[in-house]
Amino acid sequence: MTALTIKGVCKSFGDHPVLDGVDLTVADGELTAVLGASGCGKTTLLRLIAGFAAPDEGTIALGDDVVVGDGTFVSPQRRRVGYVPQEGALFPHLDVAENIVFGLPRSERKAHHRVDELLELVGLDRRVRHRAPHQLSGGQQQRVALARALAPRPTLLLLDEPFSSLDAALRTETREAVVSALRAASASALLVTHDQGEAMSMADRIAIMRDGRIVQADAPAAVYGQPADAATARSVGHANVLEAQVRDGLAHTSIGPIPLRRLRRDGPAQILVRPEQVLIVPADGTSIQTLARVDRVHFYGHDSVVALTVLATDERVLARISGGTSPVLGATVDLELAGEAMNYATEP
Ligand SMILES: Nc1ncnc2c1ncn2[C@@H]1O[C@H](COP(=O)(O)OP(=O)(O)OP(=O)(O)O)[C@@H](O)[C@H]1O
Repeated sequence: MTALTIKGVCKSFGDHPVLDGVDLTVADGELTAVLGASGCGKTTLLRLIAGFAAPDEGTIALGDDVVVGDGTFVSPQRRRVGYVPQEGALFPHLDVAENIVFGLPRSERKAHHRVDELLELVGLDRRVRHRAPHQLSGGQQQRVALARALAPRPTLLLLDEPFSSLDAALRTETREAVVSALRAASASALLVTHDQGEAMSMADRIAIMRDGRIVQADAPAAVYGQPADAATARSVGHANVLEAQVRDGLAHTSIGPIPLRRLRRDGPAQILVRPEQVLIVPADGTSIQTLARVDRVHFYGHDSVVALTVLATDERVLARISGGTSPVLGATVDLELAGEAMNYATEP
């Protein structure tokens, strides 16, 4: 069963098309992340699903029920969709428990065990139940917002960049709490974000949104390893797109040959090599070498990304190295390629 099915959804504001034929499904019990640059239409898509606006074309179904399209428009209150916005979602004059039960039918609002159950689900101590929102940290507030959205057991939960206002440490902790809560509740959810790390680490599936369309929807590892095109490759991590000549199943690049993941006819191509596939080896002068100059080292603690220039061609490449040892700036090193590359038609 699918929790959400979107087909051919278009939406323009004046003569500015924002969504241009969006197709997307969310499977039952799965978390799908829509990843796209700021302004690409992610919030607009969520608003259409929630029923806060209507598409110009296309259909949206929740479970088996078409909620918009084919002459139907189901009002937001009747869609059984939960919404967790960026921040400031809680009612400031209500305490935590009152916020959580807000969306429940009046007869269920007195059910204290449901509040305790939801607090536990989102990893909050039940002693916070009588606190006001301003007495909670940003991460705790977002967990309460999630508990409130889950309370009526929605068919689908919509999460609109819910961690963007949190600092780095709190963001990681809150993401983990949200993923566990969604799993424990077997909830189906759609998260929109422009943060590739967030999408990769949290989601069962990632849908890449660009130019008003979903260009690829796949498991995070598939989007990272086999992106549909070079732009998608760049949207989910550092990417080297190298010019190559394809011959006998190998791509011959300025750093040497590398096997291709999907074979194409011989000739010019652009290939994708991730920085962790570019190996830096000492330039010892004993074998065939690809000499490169170390231009910059971006230190991330657990690893570093090294920016290099291939001396023979001036091509710029990135290499990822683990641990604390970094090559010296300006040093000449030798490069090798490991694994397999994706290849694309040469862009004009
Ligand atoms: N009600 C509206 N009227 C006119 N233009 C709008 C309206 N809502 C959104 N837009 C425009 O549609 C485009 C997409 O906006 P949207 O908020 O959906 O993008 P987004 O991907 O969610 O961006 P962000 O990540 O910055 O929140 C933007 O150019 C925006 O200015």
